[in-house]
Amino acid sequence: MIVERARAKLNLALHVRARRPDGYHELETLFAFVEHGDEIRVARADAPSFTIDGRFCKALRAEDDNLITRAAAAFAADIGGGPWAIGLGKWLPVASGIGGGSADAAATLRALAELEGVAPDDPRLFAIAERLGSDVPACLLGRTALGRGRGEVLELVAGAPGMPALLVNPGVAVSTAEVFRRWDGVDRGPLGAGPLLDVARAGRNDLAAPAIAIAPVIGEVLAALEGSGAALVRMSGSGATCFALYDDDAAAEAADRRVRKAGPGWWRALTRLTG
Ligand SMILES: C[C@@](CO)(OP(=O)(O)O)[C@H](O)COP(=O)(O)OP(=O)(O)OC[C@H]1O[C@@H](n2ccc(N)nc2=O)[C@H](O)[C@@H]1O
Ligand SMILES: Nc1ncnc2c1ncn2[C@@H]1O[C@H](COP(=O)(O)OP(=O)(O)O)[C@@H](O)[C@H]1O
Repeated sequence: MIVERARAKLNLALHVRARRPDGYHELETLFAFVEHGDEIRVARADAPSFTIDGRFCKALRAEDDNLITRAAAAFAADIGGGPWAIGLGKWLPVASGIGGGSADAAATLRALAELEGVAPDDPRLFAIAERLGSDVPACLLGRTALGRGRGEVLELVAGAPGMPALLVNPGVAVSTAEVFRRWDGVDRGPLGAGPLLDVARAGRNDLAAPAIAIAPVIGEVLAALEGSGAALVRMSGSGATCFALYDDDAAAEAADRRVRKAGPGWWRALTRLTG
């Protein structure tokens, strides 16, 4: 049995530059990852199976088209192997801007590569990831990186490993496609250059305004985090999850207590950035 962590993805900044003829948008984004995530378990089996458990499993049981089973089918077709028994521990909220499905698909590809003796940097894995979704290549790489294109053109940058991070989701699922559809079409310029946190602080998330128009509670989450002494507060991706980064554990723990009071029903995860 191979067990692989599907780490949550954050967009420390997300600049939308233009609409593309293919229906996607040209992005400049800073991808970072945290220790907390879903769990993927794979093992050889006589027949294929897929099981889901964990706090957010119910949101997916109804979904027959899971990014995990699509990743496994693509691996079998392009590389070979199987059948496999695959299990998902679903601990990240679904459709929430932190790459839950994308991270699961990427972790499935990594786990199957290890099980089947395929090198983790085999280019066929990235080719499959690109077909599965815009964020899957970044999640497969799993390192702090600048993303361009749809999000699949990646350039490694120095991260801030160990930095405390508080993730908060108010319990509303937001459609990525709908948020992009509502983007106002205004190119507010590129990301700056320099150290990660400086670039992130000087940056923005251009999807925040359209996401807040769809789910105003996102604004309440941001307000609760903004008063918490954070080094950076922002919505991640197309939302609804927001995050705050802290210079020390005491500030992060105090913020967690403050947010618990502001939104007793909100999902929270106190974790750390990885490299
Ligand atoms: C917004 C971001 C930021 O990292 O993340 P999430 O909010 O999903 O976490 C990503 O760009 C989401 O990537 P991903 O979730 O893989 O999107 P996909 O499945 O490829 O596309 C879902 C839909 O989002 C829109 N989309 C996605 C990416 C992009 N660069 N432009 C777009 O317009 C398209 O309408 C597309 O049909
Ligand atoms: N294993 C999975 N975990 C989460 N979402 C999944 C999964 N498989 C398919 N999906 C679908 O993919 C979308 C979320 O994928 P993702 O790109 O990770 O978005 P987000 O970053 O908003 O979670 C949702 O529409 C969800 O229904």
